[in-house]
Amino acid sequence: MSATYRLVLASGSPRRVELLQQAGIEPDRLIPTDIDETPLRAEHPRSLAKRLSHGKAERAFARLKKDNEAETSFILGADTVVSVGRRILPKAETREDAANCLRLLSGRAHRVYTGVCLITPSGKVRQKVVETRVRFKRLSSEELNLYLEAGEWRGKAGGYAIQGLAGCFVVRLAGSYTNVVGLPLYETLGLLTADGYKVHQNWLSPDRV
Ligand SMILES: Cc1cn([C@H]2C[C@H](O)[C@@H](COP(=O)(O)OP(=O)(O)OP(=O)(O)O)O2)c(=O)[nH]c1=O
Repeated sequence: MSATYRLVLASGSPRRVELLQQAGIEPDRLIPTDIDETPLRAEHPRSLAKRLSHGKAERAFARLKKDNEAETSFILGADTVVSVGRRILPKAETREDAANCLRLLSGRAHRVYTGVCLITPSGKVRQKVVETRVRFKRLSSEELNLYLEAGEWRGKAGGYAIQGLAGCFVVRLAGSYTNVVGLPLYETLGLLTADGYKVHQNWLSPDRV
């Protein structure tokens, strides 16, 4: 079935592309979106991740409709939100943002939610929000300053990237690791498979890992 269907990722995130590639899936098209990611008043982080992943997929769907490609595409949108309690941490754009996030995360547990939204070729919307709990060690001021200097926090929810140096801060993780990086593979493949996309078609290609 999926031979005639395309997979469109409503994202500009290289991490999400790499995660799909890790699962043997090469997106046919990337449509980065620029939706407003500001949380609503008192919005729960889980609801925010759900709303934004839907918004990203919808935006890409509208674009594909214009190009007459919506009926041949599976569209995936995702959004990752980091929270401490109900407090939603920003996507760090400045060193100060990142410093504030990391001071909050130091020595504590936090939650990472990724919302995944799939729009099928027939226009059905399927959604999931996956939660991972992560505990960081207490960060010394030297560690914090070096991490900030290294710059890996830029554009990352909560001001860190677990797939990089911040992997050294993780004392405990409960749940999906790929969810923290930006796309929970088990659940995403579950959504795709349930709707008939053949996710395993490239697993035997000779140049894997
Ligand atoms: C917590 C964490 C987040 N991140 C990244 C994943 C996301 O790219 C980013 C969260 O921002 P998002 O708004 O989810 O995604 P994005 O703006 O980067 O990409 P797009 O909207 O185009 O899909 O933070 C990591 O790479 N590693 C981590 O450990």
